[in-house]
Amino acid sequence: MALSCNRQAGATRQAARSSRRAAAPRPALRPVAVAATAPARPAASPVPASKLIDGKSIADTIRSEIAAEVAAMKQQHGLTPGLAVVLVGARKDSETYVRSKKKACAEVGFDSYGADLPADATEEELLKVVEAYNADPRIHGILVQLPLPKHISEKRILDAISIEKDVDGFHPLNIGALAMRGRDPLFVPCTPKGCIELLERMKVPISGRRACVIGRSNIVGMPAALLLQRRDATVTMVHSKTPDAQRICAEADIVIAACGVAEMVTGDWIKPGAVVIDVGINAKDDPTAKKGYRLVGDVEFEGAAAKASLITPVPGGVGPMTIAMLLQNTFESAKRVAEGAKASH
Ligand SMILES: Nc1nc2c(c(=O)[nH]1)N[C@@H](CN(C=O)c1ccc(C(=O)N[C@@H](CCC(=O)O)C(=O)O)cc1)CN2
Repeated sequence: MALSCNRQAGATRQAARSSRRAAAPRPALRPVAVAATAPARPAASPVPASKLIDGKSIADTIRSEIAAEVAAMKQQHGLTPGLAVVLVGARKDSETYVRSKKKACAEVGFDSYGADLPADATEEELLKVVEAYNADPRIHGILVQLPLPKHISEKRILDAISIEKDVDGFHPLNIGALAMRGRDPLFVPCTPKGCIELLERMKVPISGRRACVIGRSNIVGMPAALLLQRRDATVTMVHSKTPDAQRICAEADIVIAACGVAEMVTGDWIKPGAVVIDVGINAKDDPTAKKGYRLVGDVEFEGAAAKASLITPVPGGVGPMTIAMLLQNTFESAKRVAEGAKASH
């Protein structure tokens, strides 16, 4: 096992990062083999820029805001936020995400800590790492990259993360609080939180609107529905067993697509003027692309964009927000510690 700490004293490299992106190997996440006869997306998309929700640029703005707050926190409290990122195995997509998270930490001035365990690491070994990070006061957030190898119980590992450091927001106590009126979780899962942040920064009204969430996963669909409900939307969740999901979706003002099926949501699912947030990331064979594939979402982009008033692209929509929200959660955690320490003096 390799344990490490990357200290990035002071310097913020936020500005330099905007145009650079980690060279992403072919993602192993939900790959789909789509017939090579499918038309390639034209070089210049016909979708007007005014319809696009530019998640990359919104995420960059949030990262700059966090970098400024970190600098102030260091000055006022002498405290540097610390995030521990745990990777088990060598999935190419997970390695890329973990690298991006550590790089993002450095750019906003966090310290990042890492544990890289081999794919055959035992559940007990992973639990020991989590417990060590739970007890380490330099660490304000712990993230275990998912998915885990099949022989490890995800439930057992996520339950072991201290709720005060659960910056992924996956602990049942955090999810439970999210589901209850009159309670607030310490952390909200990053991808659905990013979806809501996109809607709010684009000034999309949520209260009183009809929303449809496609997919019911613990990490996206279910918390996204809860977050919309907390903002007084009328929310319907549809999933693989929902008869007539398309008709239900076509009544929605806001659609969050997180079903994990490439380009399943076509223009027919979208009400004219609806706002469409696409959480999917799928590799689609494309012989005209340099890498032989391109990324597509769970939404068929051109068809849905023709109906939508606003839509997120893939890539460059929800994806970058996931990491921005992780930084935000980690900063909030460190701030709680700083303010708690002040209050106890
Ligand atoms: N512990 C966690 N594991 C996983 C999470 C999570 O939130 N916590 N989410 C996903 C993966 N993920 C972060 O871990 C993630 C996915 C996608 C992106 C992103 O920026 N995507 C880019 C495209 C990237 C590319 O070119 O390949 C985009 O959409 O523009 C960031 C983070 C599963 N595991």
